[in-house]
Amino acid sequence: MRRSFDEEFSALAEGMFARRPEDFPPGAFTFENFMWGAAIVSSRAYGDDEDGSFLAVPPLVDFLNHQAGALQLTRFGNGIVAYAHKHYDKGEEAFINYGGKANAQLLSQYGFLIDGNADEAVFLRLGEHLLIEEPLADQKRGLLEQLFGDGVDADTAILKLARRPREWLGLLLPVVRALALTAEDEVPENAWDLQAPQQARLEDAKARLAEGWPSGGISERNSLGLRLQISEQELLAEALVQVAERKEEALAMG
Ligand SMILES: C[S@@+](CC[C@H](N)C(=O)[O-])C[C@H]1O[C@@H](n2cnc3c(N)ncnc32)[C@H](O)[C@@H]1O
Repeated sequence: MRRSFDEEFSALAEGMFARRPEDFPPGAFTFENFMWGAAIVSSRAYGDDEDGSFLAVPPLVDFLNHQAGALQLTRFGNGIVAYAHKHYDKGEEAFINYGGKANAQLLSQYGFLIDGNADEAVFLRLGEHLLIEEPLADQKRGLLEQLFGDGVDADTAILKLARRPREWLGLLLPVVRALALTAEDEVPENAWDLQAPQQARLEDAKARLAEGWPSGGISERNSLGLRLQISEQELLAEALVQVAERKEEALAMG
């Protein structure tokens, strides 16, 4: 982050500031002041999408602190509305929600952390934590690009692993399976087919349970294990369907 601020400031200083010193006096347009401005924008500005388009620092609304469970700001036309998620007594501090951010994001953007943050997550970077290696590197890259969609570059993509497995299981498993491919005949035509073995395992667990305890040969402990496996597989299957639907929607929207 610091490096990107350094680079941005150098580009401005060598370009715009150097060309127009009468508009950008060197005494005011220092790196220190630039960093102050960047911190103000990062911690107080509100944008209406992930890219931070149409950023604004809305007066008064920027006094509101973050609390999990409060509501995020809503944009209506040219205005910004902060809705209360509960009744506030006179004098009580009102909160908004800065969005489901992990502690690393909260720390770098706002300078604070939340103990036991329900939105805590780790980020796995392709090319750093997960490597696309031979054999079949080109096929793996193609499958990953299909899984990530939206023109994401497979060599630099980032996977977010949040506390709620539903948010990532459906994508992480096929990605890891794609990276683990070793033989040409294992390469599926469609990357989403890499989820299929889960369905087979679910059917297998159900069949074994149907034959088993208490009448058949498996113990109560094994039966419990199978039940857990089934609910886990069902949860996963549900997550996979949701991810596939989202991908299809994104594709349909071009
Ligand atoms: C948009 S401003 C909120 C108003 C700010 N507290 C003020 O005094 O002007 C965001 C900043 O408030 C602080 N902040 C907001 N929510 C917080 C929280 N839950 N715990 C600690 N600091 C928080 C952080 O310093 C953050 O960068």
